[in-house]
Amino acid sequence: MSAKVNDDLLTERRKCEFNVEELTNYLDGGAQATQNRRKLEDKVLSTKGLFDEVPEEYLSHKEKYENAVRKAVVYYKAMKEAEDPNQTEQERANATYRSLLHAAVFKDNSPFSLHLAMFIPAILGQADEEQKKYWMKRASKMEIIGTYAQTELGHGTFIRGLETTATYDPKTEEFVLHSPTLTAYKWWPGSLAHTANYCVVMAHLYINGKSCGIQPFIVQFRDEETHQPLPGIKLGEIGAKLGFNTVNNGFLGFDQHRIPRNRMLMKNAQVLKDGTFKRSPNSKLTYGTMVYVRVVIVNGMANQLARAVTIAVRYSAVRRQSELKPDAGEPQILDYVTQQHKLFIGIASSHAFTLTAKWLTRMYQKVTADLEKGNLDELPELHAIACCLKAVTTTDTSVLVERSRTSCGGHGYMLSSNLPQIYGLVTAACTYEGENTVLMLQTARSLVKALEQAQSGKRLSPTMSYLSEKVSSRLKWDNSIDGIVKGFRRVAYGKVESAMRSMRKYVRSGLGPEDAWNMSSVQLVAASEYTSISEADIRQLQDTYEDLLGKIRPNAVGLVDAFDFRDQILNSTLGAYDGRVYERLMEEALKSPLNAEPVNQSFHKYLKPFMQGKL
Ligand SMILES: CCCCCCCCCC/C=C\CCCCCCCC(=O)SCCNC(=O)CCNC(=O)[C@H](O)C(C)(C)COP(=O)(O)OP(=O)(O)OC[C@H]1O[C@@H](n2cnc3c(N)ncnc32)[C@H](O)[C@@H]1OP(=O)(O)O
Ligand SMILES: Cc1cc2nc3c(=O)[nH]c(=O)nc-3n(C[C@H](O)[C@H](O)[C@H](O)COP(=O)(O)OP(=O)(O)OC[C@H]3O[C@@H](n4cnc5c(N)ncnc54)[C@H](O)[C@@H]3O)c2cc1C
Repeated sequence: MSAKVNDDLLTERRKCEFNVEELTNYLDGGAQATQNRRKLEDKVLSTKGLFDEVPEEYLSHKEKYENAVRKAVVYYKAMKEAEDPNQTEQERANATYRSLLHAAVFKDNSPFSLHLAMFIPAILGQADEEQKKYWMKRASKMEIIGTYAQTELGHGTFIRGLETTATYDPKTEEFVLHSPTLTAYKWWPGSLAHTANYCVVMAHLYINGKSCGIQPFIVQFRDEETHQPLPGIKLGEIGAKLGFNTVNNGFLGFDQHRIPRNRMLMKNAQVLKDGTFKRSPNSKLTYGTMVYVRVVIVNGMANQLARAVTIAVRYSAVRRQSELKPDAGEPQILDYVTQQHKLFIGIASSHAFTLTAKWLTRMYQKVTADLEKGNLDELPELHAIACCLKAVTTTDTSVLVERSRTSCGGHGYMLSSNLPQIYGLVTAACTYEGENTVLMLQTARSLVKALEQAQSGKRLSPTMSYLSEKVSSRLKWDNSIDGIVKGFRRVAYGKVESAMRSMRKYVRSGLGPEDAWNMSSVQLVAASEYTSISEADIRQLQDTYEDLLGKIRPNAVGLVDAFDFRDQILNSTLGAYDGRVYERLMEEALKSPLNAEPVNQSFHKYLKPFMQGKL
């Protein structure tokens, strides 16, 4: 018999003014997609051995990893078996697009994450047809487990500064991989330490002493039978982190390690047997995997933010605290307008990121199709947009997840709420796949170029077209959506123009272009991410805003119910559908090993002699 649902949550669900299932269907891309997703989740989550006997937080660092590998093999097999052979690729993608299925199994991400998130995309994007056929067969069947090894101990952002070398030996038709310094060691790749046995390595190619730029190589680094590191390979784990502690991030050093010529992924650039180098049509095509993952991250942020606000809004409907009016009893904390302000922006942002992710994915698919036909025209715009949206969505999601945590008081600080772990996952995305400041400066580079083109009368790409609108600075905008958008476009224009004026001022003062750029870089980042509107209009919008909060209030629980996260995926004492918060907090507390006995052995060993002055 299912447990009794909290009365306040029942009331909230009765108050909801819209059809929750309809919104769920919309988010999934239709009723059939919702059914497919639920069917997949039912199948996979009914698999034995997927969940922890002891809560992960009470395991050692090593036990956490070993337990995660145990679950990863069960999970991956269950996912494979659950695949419906009659489904189209698109239906399958839709079913997983919104599902955070892996989050029900791994609070801190899977040791297989990089195999799916980067190793496979790197092969798909960087291998020639023959290589793709061979490696995809092995990788998709998990005969091998891979990762993506680009970052080094000494370099993450500046890819052109990577020190790992790949020197071509025409006599043996091999590449010799080498880490000339400690800082050249690959450092950070997920799964690298003890899980994977292959990786795509980004290394500096040299032929006859000449630099041929950074190229991708597929490298085996562990024996497939014994899992021992191969000769000339130094491997290890980089240590405990804020989160991602079951992703097995590692380090790898090469000592004159030889690989066959056909291990350089040769879709874009090629090395012939005699050492002839055939250059890529655009050297940045090598960076294509990063563009893909930045696109995927935007959707990942939408889902993680939705999960956090679901937990916080349901808890805020159950938690009663303080006194709003004398003798009126303790209100639900969701009735405080400050609580609504903290949480409703998170609901709206998750929907905004979902729609943005869909739009960006379509743009990525179009540009990738064009690249296949040799048309690189829209690659720069895709790069700029992917950088901006990855940076903005990860920054905003980190802020809003942390705000969801702090809006739940002390219970939000409990690991059993799962809000700290969700924060650990999303805040990592501000750094990986391109640190956010660095990516915003990439976008700024495109914005400055676009404004210069606009000022010389050239046509701009659709996403930059606001820079060519001669919008009057005396524009008055109203509270309509159109008015607000016009206002934002006007201010965004002003930010880019102001940054450019600043750079020109520095150049006139005698600084070189690079120093002028650096001196203006705070404004350049603001131009890429930040749009604010002038003081007078904030007051007008504020009234509208507070009025909107009141309109959302009766529907808040319905809005998060529509995300349709089952309890196992929320994995939270505060966010379960039935709202039995206090019983769950106690149930989880009693699982602490410290509660196995009333007096801990440290009393007799340390406390008692200490208090009796015998230590
Ligand atoms: C994903 C599928 C999921 C399936 C299932 C999921 C499974 C479970 C869940 C998974 C959960 C978690 C997964 C975790 C994933 C973690 C992955 C993390 C991996 C990494 O971090 S990999 C390493 C990432 N590193 C970076 O991003 C480095 C960032 N640095 C750069 O990109 C570059 O150095 C730079 C900052 C762009 C500067 O490069 P450079 O100095 O060479 O370039 P310039 O600034 O001089 O510009 C030159 C010119 O080139 C253009 N350009 C630069 N980059 C690109 C690009 N990528 N594409 C196209 N064009 C580019 C730039 O615009 C300039 O053009 P211009 O001269 O102005 O015309
Ligand atoms: C959880 C996690 C997982 C990861 N997984 C992988 C992986 O699987 N594979 C992989 O290859 N890498 C991985 N990384 C590494 C990640 O890609 C790098 O950390 C990231 O690219 C930043 O590089 P860095 O750490 O060397 O910082 P640096 O590049 O040293 O930058 C440090 C700081 O310097 C400033 N800075 C640097 N350059 C500029 C600039 N041009 N302009 C202005 N400011 C600048 C920024 O503030 C930046 O934060 C992972 C990282 C994390 C945190």
